[in-house]
Amino acid sequence: MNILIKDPLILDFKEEKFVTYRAHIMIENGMISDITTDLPEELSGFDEIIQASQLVALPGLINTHNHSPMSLLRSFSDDLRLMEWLDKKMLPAEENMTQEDIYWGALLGIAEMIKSGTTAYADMYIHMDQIAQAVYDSGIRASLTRGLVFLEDDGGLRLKEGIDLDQSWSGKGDGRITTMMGPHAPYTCPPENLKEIMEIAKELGVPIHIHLAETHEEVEKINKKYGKSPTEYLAELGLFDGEHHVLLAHAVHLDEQDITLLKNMKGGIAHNPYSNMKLGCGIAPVSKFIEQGILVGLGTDGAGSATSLDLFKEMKMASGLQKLEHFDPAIIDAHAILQMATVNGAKILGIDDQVGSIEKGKKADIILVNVNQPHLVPHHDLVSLLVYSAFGQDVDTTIVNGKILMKHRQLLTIDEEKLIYEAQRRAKRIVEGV
Ligand SMILES: CSC[C@H]1O[C@@H](n2cnc3c(O)ncnc32)[C@H](O)[C@@H]1O
Ligand SMILES: [Zn+2]
Repeated sequence: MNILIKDPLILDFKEEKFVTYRAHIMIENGMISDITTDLPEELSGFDEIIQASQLVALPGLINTHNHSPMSLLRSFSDDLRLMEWLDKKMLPAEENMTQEDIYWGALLGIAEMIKSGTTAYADMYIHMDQIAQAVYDSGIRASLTRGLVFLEDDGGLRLKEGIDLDQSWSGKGDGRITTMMGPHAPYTCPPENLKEIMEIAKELGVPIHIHLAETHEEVEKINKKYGKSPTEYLAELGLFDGEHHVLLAHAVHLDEQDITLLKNMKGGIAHNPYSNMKLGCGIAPVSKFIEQGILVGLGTDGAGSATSLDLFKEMKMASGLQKLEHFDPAIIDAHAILQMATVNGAKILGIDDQVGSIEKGKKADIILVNVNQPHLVPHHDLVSLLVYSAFGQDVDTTIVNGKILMKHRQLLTIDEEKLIYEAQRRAKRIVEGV
């Protein structure tokens, strides 16, 4: 499919800053084939021409941490502490989910992400074949992880599922699907299991996706059990030696010494500001990470805690939390925040050779935002406008791998009416009795 995005204002990350310029974007076979101010005389070679002079084109946003089927648990259980919320509400509800529920829950999350400008995301959950199928069907890009909890012996079954996920799905969907290995968290993974997973991840050549230091309770628990912080626990196993590509979700409770341990890590941190606020977890030391050269991307976490999967919302929360924490509005600027939601996310997912910026030769993962609306006028500074004033609903068109997944706010690969019907009826059954 050949697409011409005609005359958008392009906002792209070049040489450590976002720059704005007007040009036409040409897409051929999934890739950006040219970015030019000279329109070819013959336009009949394009299957689709998007008139974009009133739109801003930017790299698709990248959600570095999600549990997509938890969209079925949105608004089911609020205002609880993380462990109570997880143990008494989320886990019992997850026990009630069938494989079909997982498919529809993932599709619900994916539909919301596409509609709010996310083109790639990282997912950690169970029944990953169903999620992979939803990713495949919808056209979104994803890095998929079977979450691994070792609180009881399952004879290696879950671990095998994690490996099988890679063997069955890596590279599928024209390369849109990649995988990671997913030890859930320090408090659910003893050292011997973590070591085995690290070896397997190395053999498979895939990153490791793990929750870290989300709550005070976790820090206390690990300290009591191992006499060290959760970060030290993982560091001593060699996770941050630069040999393993690692995606750390949350990283809220790290002191100066812990932060130093991450300095040589490969990969980065998925910062989930609204989930951390909503569950009362704390404020991640994001500006300190950045100061130390540690890569930070943005995630939502599942909609069960995040309430929505809108990365425009997360950009505002990430910015606001740092400004508040440091009593300093200059501690982090809009450029750094947009960088987190785009190019940093691509690096953390290990797909920055393909996506994360609008460049000739890269995969066409592009969103078009309608900035001609009262709340987005005037246009003094487009980066500020997108980070501080825009929301997911302002995304007009979403393109992934050169395929249009949403056009003028209409989903093209997902039947939205059927999705809402399925999600409503399944969600109701899942939470019954929990
Ligand atoms: C075993 S699959 C992943 C597992 O993680 C649970 N989960 C969802 N949100 C969080 C969170 O904020 N911290 C820790 N674990 C979380 C989810 O319910 C799945 O069971
Ligand atoms: Zn999570």
